[in-house]
Amino acid sequence: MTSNNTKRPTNINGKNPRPESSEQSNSISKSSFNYHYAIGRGGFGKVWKVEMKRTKEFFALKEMQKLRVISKRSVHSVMNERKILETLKANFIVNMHFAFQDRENLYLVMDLKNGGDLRYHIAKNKRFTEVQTKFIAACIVSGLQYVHSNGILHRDIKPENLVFDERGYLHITDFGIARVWTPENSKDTSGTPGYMAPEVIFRQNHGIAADYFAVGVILYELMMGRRPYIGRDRKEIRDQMISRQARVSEIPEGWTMEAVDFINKLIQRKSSSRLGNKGFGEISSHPWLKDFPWKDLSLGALTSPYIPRSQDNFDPRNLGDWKDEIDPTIDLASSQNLFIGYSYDERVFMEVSNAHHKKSLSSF
Ligand SMILES: Nc1ncnc2c1ncn2[C@@H]1O[C@H](COP(=O)(O)OP(=O)(O)OP(=O)(O)O)[C@@H](O)[C@H]1O
Repeated sequence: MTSNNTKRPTNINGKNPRPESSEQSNSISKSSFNYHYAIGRGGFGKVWKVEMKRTKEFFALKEMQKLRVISKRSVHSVMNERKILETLKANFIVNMHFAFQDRENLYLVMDLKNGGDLRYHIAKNKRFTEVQTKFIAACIVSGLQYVHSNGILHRDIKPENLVFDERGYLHITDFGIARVWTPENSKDTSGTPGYMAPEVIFRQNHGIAADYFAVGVILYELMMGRRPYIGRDRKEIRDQMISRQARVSEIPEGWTMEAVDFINKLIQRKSSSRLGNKGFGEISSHPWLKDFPWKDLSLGALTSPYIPRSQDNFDPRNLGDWKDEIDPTIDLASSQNLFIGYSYDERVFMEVSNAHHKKSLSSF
């Protein structure tokens, strides 16, 4: 590990979240890494487990094909993710270490979370116990508290974007449609049907309560084995939302009324009466979570009641390739200037990471 005495931030596993200073240069490229195997599949490319040759540290490398990014009109979204990740640094989110590009691809080098995403674990287990669900909820809301306290809305909280580390702590990833929150700019309808809050679906102004709605849907799913509003597409889900307020009506064995109340309050259709609308304080003082050991959680001192098995980071979904066609009219050579600014900048990263990490720890 590092040989100088400068104090660097550590993550909940006590590891340095950045690679060695000897690697600090603009020369980071694909050849700086040994590729192991694909651990995830995104809309523009795969996410790989890689090892930095020089330091032997493991990372997750998110590879995004430029042609695919342009084809899906997502240049803004990938630049946005890179920019936002550069400003965030905390325990319960997946931190970015480097960003670089070559002619064909954009790359994000991120913390490696080895335990698989929550979607994979829901498919495997169908339902979770209340104790497991409470720990999962605490990790997600801790991550969200940090993200929101930096003025950012995630806007795509869903099981695919929550990844376990090997100790069973959950981390938020995929900031592709995250936004700096302002009352005016929050009218677009980005998100994933099923997890999108009604105010997002109906193109109304939205704030942090939209992220907490998604948390409610996830907790409902962990408890009941299905989502509160189910439909084949956005329209069907929207129609259901118009016709009824979903609630947990039957309580599975071993669950408490406090848990049911917590979930019911998160999935409130009306954002002004939704739990979390006034911030994290409302969440942490609800009877279900009021005695939760937040400090120990932030220090990584708790044993998670759900620990992924070592093979859980191998998901056969990652083997397949994309079925959609890339627009053949796109000329990559003349599009290259779309990606100006997508490069690794050590100075910016250092300043941001230190300031933000200190802030995140002191807020727990
Ligand atoms: N840091 C990480 N460690 C481990 N696995 C990860 C990490 N980041 C992403 N993954 C895995 O890769 C998958 C795809 O990553 P991500 O959601 O960031 O891609 P995306 O292109 O933004 O996806 P989408 O098409 O859903 O927008 C995730 O669902 C998760 O399984």
